[in-house]
Amino acid sequence: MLSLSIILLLICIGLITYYFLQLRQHYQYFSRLHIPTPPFHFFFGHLKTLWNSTSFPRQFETWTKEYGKIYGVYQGTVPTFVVSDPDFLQEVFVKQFAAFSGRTNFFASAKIQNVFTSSDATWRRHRHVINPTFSAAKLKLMSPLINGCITNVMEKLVDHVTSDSEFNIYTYYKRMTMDVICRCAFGLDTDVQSNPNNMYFKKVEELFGARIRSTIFFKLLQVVPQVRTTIVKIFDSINNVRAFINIRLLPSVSKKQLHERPDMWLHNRLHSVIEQRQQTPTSRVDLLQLMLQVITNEQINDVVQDGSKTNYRLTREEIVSNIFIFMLAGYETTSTTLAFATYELARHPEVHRKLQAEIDQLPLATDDMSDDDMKKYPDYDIVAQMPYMDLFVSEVLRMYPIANQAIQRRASEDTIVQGIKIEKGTLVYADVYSIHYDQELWGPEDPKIFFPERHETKRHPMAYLPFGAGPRHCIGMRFALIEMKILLVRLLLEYSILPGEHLHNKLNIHEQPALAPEAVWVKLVKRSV
Ligand code: HEM
Repeated sequence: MLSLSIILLLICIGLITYYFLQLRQHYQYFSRLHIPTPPFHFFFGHLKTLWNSTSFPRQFETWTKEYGKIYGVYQGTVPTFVVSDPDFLQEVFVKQFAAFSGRTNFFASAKIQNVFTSSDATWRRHRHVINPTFSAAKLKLMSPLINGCITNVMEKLVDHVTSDSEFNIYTYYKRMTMDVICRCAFGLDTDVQSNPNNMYFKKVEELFGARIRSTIFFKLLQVVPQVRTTIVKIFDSINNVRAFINIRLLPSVSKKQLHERPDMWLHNRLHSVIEQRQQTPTSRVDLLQLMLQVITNEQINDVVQDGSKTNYRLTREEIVSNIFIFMLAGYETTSTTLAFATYELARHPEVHRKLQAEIDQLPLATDDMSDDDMKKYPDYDIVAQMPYMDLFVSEVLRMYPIANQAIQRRASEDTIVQGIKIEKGTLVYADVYSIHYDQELWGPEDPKIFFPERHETKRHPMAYLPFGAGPRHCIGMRFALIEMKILLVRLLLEYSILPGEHLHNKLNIHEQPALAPEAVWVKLVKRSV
C-alpha cells in the first residue's frame, strides 16, 4: 500500500516537473530568437499586465515605444509577435498568407465555425461562398435598401432638430446599421429604429456590453488553452439545456426565461431566419441566399476536400453562425465609425465646411426639382465619386481603427519572415496604433492631428490598416463605406452638426472588445441652402 502511494506521489512529482520544464521551454521562445520581450510572469506570461491595462492594443502601443517595432509577448504560453514594421507585416499578411491564414485559435474549440473564426481550408470554403455578397453590382442593387433605412433615421432625427436640443446621435446610428445589415444581407425587416426593444438587437448589444474578456472564465481559457475544448463543451451543454427549457418548456407556463449567454441565445434563435427565407423565397441573391444555395445536411470534412471550389458547401449550423457574425460585424463597426466621424465633424468646422461644399456639388435633386437626370438620394455611383469624402472617412478610420484587435494572424506551419524563424501556432499581431500614429509613415503633419489631406500622399501599403490586409481583409469593407458615405451625404445635405455641451465629457472611449465611444452628444441645425 505504502509503495503504491510512493509510486503515485513520484508520478505526480514527475508530471509537475515535466509541466514546469515544458513551460520553461515555452518561455525561452523569444530569447532563443534574440527578440526583445517585456518582463513577464511564469505561467501567466504577459497576460497579468495585459489584463490590468486599459486594453491590449494600448498596452502593445506602450511596449512598442520601449521594445521597438518587432517584439514578443506570451499570452499564457502562446508566443505572440507584436509588430509595427510595415514590411514585416506585408510579408505575413500578404506575401506569405498561405502560412498565416488563421487568427488566434481561441474559437477553434467552438462547435461551429464561421468565416471570422475559421482557419485554413474551412475558412477558404466559407470565404469562397460569401465573397460575391458585396460585389460592385450587388452594392448598386443594395443602395435603395440602404437609403430606405437612412430615410427612417432621418425622420427620427427631425424631433431633435425641432426641439433644438443636444442628443446622443450614436444611439440612432446603432439602430440604423442593424436595420441595414439585416435588410441587405438577410432580407429581414427588423425595423429596430421603430422598435428598439427588438430582441435580436438587444442581444447583440448585450454581447458587446458583456466585457467577456474580464471574466474569470475567459481568463482561465487564455492561460490554460489546453482545457479550452472541455470547458467550452461544458458551458455549451449548460446553455443548450437552458435554451431547450426556454424555447420548448417555459413559453406555455411562464414569461420568465432562464438566462442564456447572448451569443448562445442568438445562435439558438437564428434558425428561424433560415426557416423564414425557406418558406418565402426571394429573387434577390443576398448573403443568406448565397449560403442557402450551398446548404448541405452532410458532414463536411475539410481535410479530405477534393479542392474543387464548386463542391464548397455549408451546413445549416455554419450558416447560422455566419448570420450571427455578420449581424455583429455589420452593426457595431459601422455605427461606431459613424459616431467618430460625427464627433470629428463637430470638432472641426473647417473640415465640416469642405465636406458640405463637396456634397452641395453632387447631382442630387432637391424636393422642388424634377430633372430626370438628378437622383433623389445618393447611391453607389454618386458616393463613389467624392474625393474629399474619401479623405475624410480614411482619416476617421486612421485615428480610430475600431476593429484593430482582429488584425492578427496565426502561423499554420513553421516559416521564416525577414530572417526570423516563426514556429507553427505563433501569433503575429499588428500594432495598429503605433502604425497609424507613426510620424515616419504619416508625417509631416503631426499624426495626432485630424488632417484628411494627409491621405492625398501615397503611403506604405501597410501604413493604413483599419480593414486589415491581404486575402483575409474585411469582407464588408465596401459595403460599410457605401453605407457610411450615403448617411453622411444625406445628413450634411440637410443639417449642420454642432458640438453639444456634453460632447467631450460623455465621449468616454473604451476598447473592449472594440474601440467605441460611450456617446456622441451633438446638435443638428437645419441648413438654409
Ligand atoms: C467601418 C466598418 C468596418 C471596419 C472598420 C471593419 C474592420 C474589420 C477588420 C479590421 C477585420 C479583420 C481583417 C483582417 O484580419 O485583416 C474585419 C474582418 C471582417 N469583417 Fe469587417 N469591418 C467593418 C465593417 C464590416 C461590415 C459592415 C461587415 C459585414 C457586412 C463586416 C464583416 C467582416 C467579416 C465577416 C470579417 C472576417 C473576414 C475573414 O476573416 O475572412 N465588417 N473587419
